[in-house]
Amino acid sequence: MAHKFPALTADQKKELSEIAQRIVANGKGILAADESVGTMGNRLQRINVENTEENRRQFREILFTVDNSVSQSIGGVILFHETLYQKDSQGKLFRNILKEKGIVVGIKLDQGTAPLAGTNKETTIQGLDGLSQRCAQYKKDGADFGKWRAVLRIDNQCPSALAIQENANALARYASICQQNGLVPIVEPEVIPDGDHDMEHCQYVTEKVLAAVYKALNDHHVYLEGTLLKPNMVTAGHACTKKYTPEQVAMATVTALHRTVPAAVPGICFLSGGMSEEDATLNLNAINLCPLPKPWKLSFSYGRALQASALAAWGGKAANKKATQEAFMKRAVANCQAAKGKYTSMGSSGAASTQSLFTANYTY
Ligand SMILES: O=P(O)(O)OC[C@@]1(O)O[C@H](CO)[C@@H](O)[C@@H]1O
Repeated sequence: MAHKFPALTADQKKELSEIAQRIVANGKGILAADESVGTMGNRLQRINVENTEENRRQFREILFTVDNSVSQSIGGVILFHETLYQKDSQGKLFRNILKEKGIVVGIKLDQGTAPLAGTNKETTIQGLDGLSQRCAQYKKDGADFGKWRAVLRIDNQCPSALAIQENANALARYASICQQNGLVPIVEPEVIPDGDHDMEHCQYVTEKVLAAVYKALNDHHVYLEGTLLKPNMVTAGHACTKKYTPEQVAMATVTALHRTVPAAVPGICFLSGGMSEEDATLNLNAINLCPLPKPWKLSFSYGRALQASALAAWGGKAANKKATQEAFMKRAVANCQAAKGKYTSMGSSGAASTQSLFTANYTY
């Protein structure tokens, strides 16, 4: 039965589904360079670089001015507000540099967590007030997709039914507002890896969270073909003593997705969640080789797992530009291969790529 009050016109739907498909075409994924000022401060602290606007700009200039061939691996880049309006040293807006490479520009839209009183330190996400106006402005300023990250944690009584419900509803409301303004919403319900739970428990929780998210998206009349999902992979908690192979992670992850994510969703771009660069690539490769039906593109939207060795190579020094770009390009190409199930590990490729990037209680 046709809906009496359609949320979107046929032209709006066409635009949204074309943007979503472009981002994940041919093994492409997303560079999540949308760290807030505080999160970027943590990254810079690890390499002893001061967290100034100019240092953040310089690192991002190096990433975005990498060789044009990066557009074979990276279909979209998520920016933080500050970065959307920053320029390279020649005075050219970053967003124009990316667009000229054929890369779709995205923007982080959520505004951080707020506590849910009466729960075991659970949170919801802020940023719905005024969101429509912000989306309209960002669309004018060149963004074609948005991102909203909700945080769910596994612990005693967590995630609670309230946290699951509240975050699913906020994600759906955000997604609806994005689509009304021509932005493809990246829907990110992250079950964070803090804790000592096993992989099976993570799978159970991930299924409950995703089922609630897709019910809410349907309730809010969100056009699934014009969305992308950014979930966690199903892994054991960081403090779990039992270890799992990439094939086990892949089977648990694809099983959870297969049970909960409609086939209309064009792409699922995983977050890296503190995995080492190499683990994030190996797991993505195994996911694409998993012998279960996979009706969606299975790709990446990595922050830490695309930038850790680049940051280490940079060290805050302009003279290290070439090495930084090489390190970034290496991970971009590796993850693109993994998104096609064609990655073969080169063995040890520098300490930074195998180092865990996990930070306890990581929120922003
Ligand atoms: O887990 P990762 O791959 O490092 O980052 C995933 C992510 O959603 O979380 C960060 C914090 O919001 C963002 O910068 C990024 O987009």
